[in-house]
Amino acid sequence: MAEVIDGKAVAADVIAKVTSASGVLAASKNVTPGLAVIIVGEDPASQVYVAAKSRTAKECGFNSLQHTLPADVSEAYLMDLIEVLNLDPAIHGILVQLPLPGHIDAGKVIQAIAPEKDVDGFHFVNVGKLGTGEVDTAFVPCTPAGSMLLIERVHGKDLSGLNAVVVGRSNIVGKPMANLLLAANATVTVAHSRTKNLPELCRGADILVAAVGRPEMIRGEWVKRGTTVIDVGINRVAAPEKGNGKNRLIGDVAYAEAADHAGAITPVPGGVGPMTIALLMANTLTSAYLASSLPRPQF
Ligand SMILES: NC(=O)C1=CN([C@@H]2O[C@H](COP(=O)(O)OP(=O)(O)OC[C@H]3O[C@@H](n4cnc5c(N)ncnc54)[C@H](OP(=O)(O)O)[C@@H]3O)[C@@H](O)[C@H]2O)C=CC1
Ligand SMILES: Nc1nc(=O)c2c([nH]1)NC[C@@H]1CN(c3ccc(C(=O)N[C@@H](CCC(=O)O)C(=O)O)cc3)C=[N+]21
Repeated sequence: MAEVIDGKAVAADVIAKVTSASGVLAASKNVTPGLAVIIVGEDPASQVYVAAKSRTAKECGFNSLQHTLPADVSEAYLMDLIEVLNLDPAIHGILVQLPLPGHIDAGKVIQAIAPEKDVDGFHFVNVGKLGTGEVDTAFVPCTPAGSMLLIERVHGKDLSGLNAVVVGRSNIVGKPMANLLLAANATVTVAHSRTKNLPELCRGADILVAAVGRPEMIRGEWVKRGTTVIDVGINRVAAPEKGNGKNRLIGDVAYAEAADHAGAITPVPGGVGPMTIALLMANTLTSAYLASSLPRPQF
């Protein structure tokens, strides 16, 4: 049976380090990290994440500001708000919760965020730095960065000689994940909806990252013995056994089957999800350190 990678515990370690470094910043520079989260509309799942982000930010000793805008807010209003936050020295991190409603150009909004406050790591400047291997000066997207810390717990920082397969090629998970694995010397394959023979491809992986958004798509037989499985998927499915109208979260990996084969595996919930929030705090702290002319903290 696989070792279960406890994302909640690793996230708690990161949050403890962030909290202590945030105390140092307050004592030495009288600066409190400020995180602004913008949420448009009332999607219940987004509300849960955003609430968790605010709660954790407060736990870290940050100022957490939430801007909740109506679903029909104009793109121009959102752009103006970002400009105000870009210019506000008390704000070190700006996060616009995705997805945005269809009438708003999400790409345009993301590129309006000042790169040095782009704690999601979605701005072209940060994407470009990651893509060219300038990982040490970039903001790296929180979910892949958190997944890397979990992989590091199993394999260490150097993945030389290991085959990594990433299933999914989105800009927020799959592509940055592939770049981070490559930067750590893994041999990386990125699979997607047009990939042929996906089960066979996955069986070649020493590290298998699933970021697809399809509940339990990756089966036990796709997992070689001893593989490290990182399940990024968060799928809300009906759970009538818990009562009428109740939901539960499942990943993109058929957990019980895969755990039979894997060497180590992340659960859902309690795996990558908590790491995403922890790395958002780490990125916000980093931004506040850099704004205060202090060296970048390491996690
Ligand atoms: N734990 C966390 O903190 C986070 C979790 N998530 C979760 O991760 C998952 C992925 O998110 P995200 O990257 O945003 O999703 P996207 O929908 O943007 O991307 C999904 C990717 O999966 C690929 N794909 C879809 N169907 C198949 C298939 N049958 N076979 C192979 N590949 C397929 C798509 O391929 P193609 O490009 O060809 O269409 C695409 O590249 C979701 O469950 C999401 O909820 C996301 C962010 C954070
Ligand atoms: N600009 C932007 N940045 C994001 O980082 C971003 C986003 N938009 N939009 C949505 C996705 C999704 N996401 C998650 C964060 C935490 C959990 C998380 O904490 N999950 C818990 C469970 C939470 C629950 O019970 O619902 C867990 O897996 O254990 C999940 C998913 C961040 N995202």
